[in-house]
Amino acid sequence: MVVKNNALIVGCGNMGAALAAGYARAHPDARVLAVDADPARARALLPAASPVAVCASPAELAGFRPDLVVLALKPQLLGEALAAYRPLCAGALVVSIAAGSALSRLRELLGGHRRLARAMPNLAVAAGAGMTTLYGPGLDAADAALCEALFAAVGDAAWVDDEAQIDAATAVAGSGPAYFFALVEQLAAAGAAAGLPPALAERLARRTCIGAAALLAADTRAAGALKAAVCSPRGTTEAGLAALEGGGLAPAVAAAVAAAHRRAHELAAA
Ligand SMILES: NC(=O)C1=CN([C@@H]2O[C@H](COP(=O)(O)OP(=O)(O)OC[C@H]3O[C@@H](n4cnc5c(N)ncnc54)[C@H](OP(=O)(O)O)[C@@H]3O)[C@@H](O)[C@H]2O)C=CC1
Ligand SMILES: O=C(O)[C@@H]1CCC=N1
Repeated sequence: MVVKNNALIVGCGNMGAALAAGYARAHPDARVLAVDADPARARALLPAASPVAVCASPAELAGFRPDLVVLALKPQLLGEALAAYRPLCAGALVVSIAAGSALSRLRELLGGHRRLARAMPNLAVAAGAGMTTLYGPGLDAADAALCEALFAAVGDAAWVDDEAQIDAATAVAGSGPAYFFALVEQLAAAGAAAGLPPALAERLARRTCIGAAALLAADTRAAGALKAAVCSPRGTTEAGLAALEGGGLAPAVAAAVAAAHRRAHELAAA
């Protein structure tokens, strides 16, 4: 028997489009459909040659029986939107990537559906370099494998067995790319302030961070050891790091993660 694992992506925005495209690439035999409030914008987010088809509402999906449903709507919309998807979810593994929304609430909104998992990926799935944390208590081996395959197609994935850790992972890895982009912005601005032409400062900041990320991917040493490898004794990097770390880097990062974590809890009630 050929297992096709047809998939439905609900909400084909930044995340839904990246997941739909990645899943379709990895499962060329599967039918992958997406529903989005704005199908034209959703199609524009998909790669030009992607086989993913986009509809405007679940009413257009009569007869489609997905094996996998990915909920990629804003958390605030789940309450009003999910009832319309109950029949489509009936025979499927349902995976929600919505920040904050607890499994118990999703189960209630889906009329007691049992085959449910939460996942917290990040925007790097769009470049095939995502990091996803998964939580799916009680999934059988086939459902766990399907869930993992969805995210392994667009990066790395790790399971947790405590749902609270999904909210912590949201604050670190889900939001994390934005913290990194903020650092690139600041490095570019500081470079311009130090006398570089702004376009060159931007290019230096961007390429330096891309290069540092490539080193993290290629070199198994801890980040601290890589940091030490850049520092010449009593050189420029030591001076720069002393100012960065003495100037509040650790408390700023801790505050960012704590604020995002708190917000995930607030979204649970949305
Ligand atoms: N962005 C990120 O980096 C990450 C996001 N997430 C989670 O992923 C989810 C989606 O986020 P993101 O992709 O950024 O959001 P987007 O707003 O880009 O995508 C959501 C899409 O769903 C559409 N939509 C709204 N209502 C419906 C409906 N009833 N049926 C079908 N589609 C609908 C929206 O249309 P419209 O805009 O017109 O309302 C929009 O195109 C969120 O729950 C978020 O918490 C998780 C990890 C990382
Ligand atoms: O900002 C958000 O709420 C979502 C979840 C993680 C990244 N983006």
